[in-house]
Amino acid sequence: MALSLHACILLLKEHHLLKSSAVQSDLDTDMSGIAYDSRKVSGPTLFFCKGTHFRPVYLSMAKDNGATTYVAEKPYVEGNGMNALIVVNITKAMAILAAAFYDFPQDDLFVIAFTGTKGKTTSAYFARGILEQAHPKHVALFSTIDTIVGPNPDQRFKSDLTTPESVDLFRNMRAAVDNGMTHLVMEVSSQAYLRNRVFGLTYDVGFFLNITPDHIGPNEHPTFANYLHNKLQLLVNSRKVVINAETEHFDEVYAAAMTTTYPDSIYLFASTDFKPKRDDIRIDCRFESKTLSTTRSQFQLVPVTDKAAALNVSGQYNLRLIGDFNESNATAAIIGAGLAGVDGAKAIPGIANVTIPGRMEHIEVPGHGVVYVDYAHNYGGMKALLHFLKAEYHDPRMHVVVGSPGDKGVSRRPGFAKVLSEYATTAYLTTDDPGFEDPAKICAEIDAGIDHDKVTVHTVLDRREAITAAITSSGPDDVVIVAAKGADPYQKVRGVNTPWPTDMAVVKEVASQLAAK
Ligand SMILES: CC(=O)N[C@H]1[C@@H](OP(=O)(O)OP(=O)(O)OC[C@H]2O[C@@H](n3ccc(=O)[nH]c3=O)[C@H](O)[C@@H]2O)O[C@H](CO)[C@@H](O)[C@@H]1O[C@H](C)C(=O)N[C@@H](C)C(=O)N[C@H](CCC(=O)O)C(=O)O
Ligand SMILES: Nc1ncnc2c1ncn2[C@@H]1O[C@H](COP(=O)(O)OP(=O)(O)OP(=O)(O)O)[C@@H](O)[C@H]1O
Repeated sequence: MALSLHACILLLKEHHLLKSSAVQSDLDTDMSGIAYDSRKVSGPTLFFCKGTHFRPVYLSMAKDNGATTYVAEKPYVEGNGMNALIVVNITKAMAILAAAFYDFPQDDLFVIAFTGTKGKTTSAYFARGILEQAHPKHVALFSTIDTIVGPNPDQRFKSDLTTPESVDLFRNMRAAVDNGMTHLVMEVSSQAYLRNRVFGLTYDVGFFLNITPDHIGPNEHPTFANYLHNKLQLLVNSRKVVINAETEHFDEVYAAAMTTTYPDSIYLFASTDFKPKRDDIRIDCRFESKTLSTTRSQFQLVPVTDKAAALNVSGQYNLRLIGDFNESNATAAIIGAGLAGVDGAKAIPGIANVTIPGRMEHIEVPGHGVVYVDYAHNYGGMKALLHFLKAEYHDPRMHVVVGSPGDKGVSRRPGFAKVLSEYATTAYLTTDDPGFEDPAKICAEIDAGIDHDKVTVHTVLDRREAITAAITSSGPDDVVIVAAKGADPYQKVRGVNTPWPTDMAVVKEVASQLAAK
């Protein structure tokens, strides 16, 4: 891969991003590398000076490692002798140049993108499960958990971010294309739009699943309005759009889709008993729960409009991943697969066995009830989870082990307090990715909002001890919920990913200790 200095200048001008340039070399000079991290520069590279913690010394390091051109929002003396491209917006410039450097790999992929406060990962795994049934070993995945760029085990790795920085995103897309992938299912976070990681990218199908307040705080979105605004960007960057008609803020979501998408390319879905608040919209696809239990979920997908019927995805679907909310996630994924040309005959077996690490994993602990490990990590997700378990286990005593991360998502703390007060018998407040904050202080903030007349609260900072205490003191008909961390194999503490065996591994250890007694 390579990009010439001349091409960079033309692209930046075309997008009205170039403020000025200082050219030191021949315009036809090619750059064979692209990087925003000086530690990853090797040879003639296009280097981006970006980030809250960017330091000019990184540019010196990049230059020492061979970078020939830098892109920045202002000139740096450390870049003297290099070509300088000074731009209006560094992250937009990075996305535009990264797509060109990797030769627009999105043009060779059918790209399905999910946004929503909850259900992105789940819907993405469901969609990939179906597409893989139709196109085995040809479906890439960019999710919060895994990144899959090819069919071989070494082409699958853990993700750092839900949606990576543009340079990484387009590099992964290029790898996917070169590895023979024809489809890509990806999650798009609101941060991705806020930080222009997907600037200029158009999806074949874009999904809006739902929105509830989350990711609002100093390092994320300043306000809910900003969070919503960024999420809506996915709709105006998709050729076809699928919307959960039951989402909060439907009017704004639908209006965003209608701004740029022809109505025939907008699909709305909802459960059978949902009644839209307005007369001018028609639901295209309904789903009706048939069997919903703690072991299986079966639902019927019913196309209502002609355009939905044309997708050929009507039928009865089984899920291993339980939870009523997962029927909604599955419906989205099935419509997406239909829009990619896959019919129900492939979708039914494709989705049936999908499981996701850290989502609704559960085991029975004899004498101590059932223990769930789930990634529910804000008010909306936790409410959906506890509501489902309360109904399925007939109003059991529920003991919840939960913590809230440091440095981000501060709105989760009062959210947890509220949902625990609504559903929990006992809360074990504990450590979950405290970052640079004191976990005791985070727990105290959650505790402050809990109604102590309804919930018994224990603060047990050691997560292993918290899980052990919750399971040990739980009765045979109780439910223990170890929430919010899913299958994370680490605790983020002061900038270090400290190994953590995963919640389910600890639950199993405790279960075997109890069995041995
Ligand atoms: C707030 C945010 O999104 N920050 C991301 C962003 O940071 P940044 O641009 O400010 O960069 P920085 O960390 O200040 O570092 C400065 C720059 O110096 C460079 N550097 C650094 C050291 C060095 O020796 N040489 C060098 O060149 C770095 O590569 C970087 O480009 O770019 C970094 C990569 O360069 C990301 O790791 C970082 O994500 C942080 C860790 C993060 O936690 N982000 C979260 C909020 C996030 O994006 N989450 C969403 C999911 C939200 C949801 O669930 O909806 C996601 O998509 O994952
Ligand atoms: N449609 C939904 N509505 C409400 N809650 C949901 C829904 N789907 C999943 N959840 C809950 O949210 C948790 C996280 O689900 P998932 O990982 O699919 O969401 P996500 O959007 O990828 O989350 P994040 O962006 O925070 O990583 C699940 O473990 C479940 O408890």
